[in-house]
Amino acid sequence: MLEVKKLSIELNGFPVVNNSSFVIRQGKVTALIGESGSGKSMTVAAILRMLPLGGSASGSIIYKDTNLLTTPDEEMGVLRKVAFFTIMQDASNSFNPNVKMGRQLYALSAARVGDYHKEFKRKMTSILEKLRLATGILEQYPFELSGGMLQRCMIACALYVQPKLLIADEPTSALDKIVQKEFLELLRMLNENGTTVLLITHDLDVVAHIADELIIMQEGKVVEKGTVAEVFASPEHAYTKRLVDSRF
Ligand SMILES: Nc1ncnc2c1ncn2[C@@H]1O[C@H](COP(=O)(O)OP(=O)(O)OP(=O)(O)O)[C@@H](O)[C@H]1O
Repeated sequence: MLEVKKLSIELNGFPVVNNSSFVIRQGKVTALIGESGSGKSMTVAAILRMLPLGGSASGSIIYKDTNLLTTPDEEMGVLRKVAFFTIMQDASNSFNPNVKMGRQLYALSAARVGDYHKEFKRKMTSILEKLRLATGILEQYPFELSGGMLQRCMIACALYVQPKLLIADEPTSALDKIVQKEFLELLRMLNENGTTVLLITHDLDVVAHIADELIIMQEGKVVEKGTVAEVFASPEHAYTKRLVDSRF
C-alpha cells in the first residue's frame, strides 16, 4: 500500500534518514522501531509531507501509483484529510484545551468525510459506546479526560473516518500497562475493519502483541525488516539481536 524507496531526509543540510527502503503492506500492522533519534518520526513526517522547516526529502514514497514527495499540495491535503489518520504520543497535544470535545471530535471525524451534525451524533454515539466512552464526554473539555480516554477519542475518530492508513507515533508510551493493552485492542479492531497501521514504538512487547511486520531503524538507516515472527526468531543485525535479547 505504501512503498518507500531510497528515502533520504536532510534537516538544514544535516542527514537524518539515509537511503531507506521498505514496504507497508495493505491490511497489516507494521511496527517501525528504533532508538531515539534514529529517524522514525522524520520518516513519518516525510510520508505526510510535514517535515519541519529546513527539511527536505529525496527518493520516493509511492501510494497508489503516485509519489507522495511530489504530489501537488492540494492532493496531499485531501490524502491527509481522508486517507491518512495520525495519532501522536500525547493525545492532549492534539486537542484544544478551550474547546469542548464534541466540536473537536466533529472536526476530526465527520467534517473530514463531509457528514453533517445529525449524522455525526448518530455514528459517533455508537462508536463511543463500542469504546466504552460515555457520550457525556462530548460536552466535556480535554482536561477533564484522562490520557487513555483522549487516545480512545482519537481511535473513535479513526473508526469514524476509516482511513486507509493509520499512523500512530508512540501512541501508548504515556499510558499505563492496562490502558495500553486496551488501546492496542482498539488498534486491532480498526485494523480488522480494513485500516492498514504503521505503528512507531520503542516497545517490543507492543510489537509482539499487535504487529505483523517489523522495520528496524538505526542512525537513519533501515537495518532490518521482515515479519515479526521471522525477526524475533532469527534477528540478523547486531542492534536487532540486542533488542530481541533484551526482551527475554
Ligand atoms: N524539528 C527538528 N529540527 C531539527 N532536528 C530535528 C527535528 N526533529 C528531529 N530532529 C533530528 O532528526 C533526527 C531524527 O529524529 P527523529 O525525531 O526522526 O527520531 P526518532 O527515531 O523519531 O526518535 P524518538 O524515538 O526520540 O522520537 C535526530 O537527530 C533529531 O535530533
